[in-house]
Amino acid sequence: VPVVILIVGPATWVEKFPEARGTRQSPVDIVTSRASSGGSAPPLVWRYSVNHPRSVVNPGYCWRVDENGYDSELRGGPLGSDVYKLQQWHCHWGSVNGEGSEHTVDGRAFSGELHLVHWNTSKYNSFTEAAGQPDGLAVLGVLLMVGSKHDELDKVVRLLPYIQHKGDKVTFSEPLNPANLLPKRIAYWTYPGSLTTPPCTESVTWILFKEPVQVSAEQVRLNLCYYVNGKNV
Ligand SMILES: NS(=O)(=O)c1ccc(NC(=O)NCCO)cc1
Ligand SMILES: [Zn+2]
Repeated sequence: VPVVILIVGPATWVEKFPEARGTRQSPVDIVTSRASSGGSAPPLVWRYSVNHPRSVVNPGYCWRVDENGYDSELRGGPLGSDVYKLQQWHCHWGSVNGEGSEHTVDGRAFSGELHLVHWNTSKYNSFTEAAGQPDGLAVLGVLLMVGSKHDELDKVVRLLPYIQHKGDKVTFSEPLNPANLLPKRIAYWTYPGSLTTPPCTESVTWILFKEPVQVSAEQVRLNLCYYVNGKNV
């Protein structure tokens, strides 16, 4: 019986998205022994607005929270003198607990990974424009591990039952501070990379925090039952 191998994953992305063949593709495995210790980079500084309506969207993979253009700032660290603004944040989960993160650290995967996507407002006029530039985007990556319940993240997780199908969107105005999604210790690895999904554009300065953040097993399960490997189930 002829075996038909349907390749729909990253291996086929290069056909449609030539960027995926590039030299600064993400995600990567962080080999901690090869990371150079932080030079004299200035501190990374962020400020987010808390009391504004946000919408949780089901884009067909994972879930995404749109900041709807409200004000925010990310600057310093590897970002030079440019100021970046939070556009959206989203989560990547795996189908098997402990294998959901995109980045790995010394070959180890985590249960999930949160991405806070910012764009360079000092140089560009829109997210879409910035998304095509080598210094256009900065993404804060937060590794998620199973542990205690994450109260801030729960403000989104509890809404997932209402966006079970691709394109579903629910708006909420409960105050939420994206800064509360970040770990206590803000040590990070940084490298020039790309979007981790098509079009895989090489426009991302990655800033991956070293300290994982804990989410409860129930929160992972809720995410998994809605997004197994990015597919709603
Ligand atoms: N996972 S990731 O690298 O943070 C990422 C962020 C945004 C996108 N795409 C995106 O925002 N597209 C909207 C229009 O450009 C894809 C991947
Ligand atoms: Zn992502």
